[in-house]
Amino acid sequence: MKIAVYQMELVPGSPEENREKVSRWVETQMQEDAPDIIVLPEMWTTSYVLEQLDATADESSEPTQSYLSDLAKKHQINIVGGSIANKVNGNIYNTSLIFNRNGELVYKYNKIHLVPMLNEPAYLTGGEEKVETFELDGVRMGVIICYDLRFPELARKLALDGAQVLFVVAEWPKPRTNHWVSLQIARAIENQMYVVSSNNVGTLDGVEYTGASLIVDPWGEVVAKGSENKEETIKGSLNPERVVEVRKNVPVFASRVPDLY
Ligand SMILES: O=C(O)CCC(=O)C(=O)O
Repeated sequence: MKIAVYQMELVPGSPEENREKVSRWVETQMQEDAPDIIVLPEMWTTSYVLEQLDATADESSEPTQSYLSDLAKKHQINIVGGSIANKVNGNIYNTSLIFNRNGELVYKYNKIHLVPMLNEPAYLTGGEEKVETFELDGVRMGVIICYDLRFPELARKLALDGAQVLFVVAEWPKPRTNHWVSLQIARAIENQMYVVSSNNVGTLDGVEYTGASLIVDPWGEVVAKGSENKEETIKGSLNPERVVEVRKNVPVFASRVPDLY
């Protein structure tokens, strides 16, 4: 299962330009070594221009939901569609959309944990639904968004529900790069699953975003890592049998005693 992660430099406040960028990037990927799954970063249509979100957010995920669905169908690829600002009944959610090769929306997730350091609760509404897994090409997976990475309970719940791959879509700032990298490796090791992340690059309102998008295997080895300052594509492949092998060698899930904690 081949993965291509778009470590994207976003055009702030311009969904149309960002959708065009993604279309061009996907065309290039298909001409090279066509991936099975592509991954986009958090809030990739608008970036973090929170004061403008009322004007730039999608309404009930449109038009980006239709755009990504058409893109998946056209290229017959699975899409982990990062996340978008998504207005529903006047509330703006940070919503991740996942599509299979037929362009069907297989999962929609609203970011649960809003970031106090970025004053997100003043502009966004946190998700109210439980996280769930989804399936792409017969493999069970999960997705979380940025700050969610700091809450190990989410990844553990998804692993217990059968996820073998965890996607983390993010706009993670540079000053906390060591947390970004270490937490992903920890999630991979403790849950014995692949962790695949897409983070953006570039600077907005004085905040530099760190890139360093990762593919970490279930043993905690970093198999691919983006640079910390430029737009690029991170590629790797996932082998679900590796998850089974690691879980057999170190049987963490069989050793749990959840009644005691
Ligand atoms: O947790 C962090 O340090 C960064 C979180 C963040 O930037 C986000 O969730 O958008």
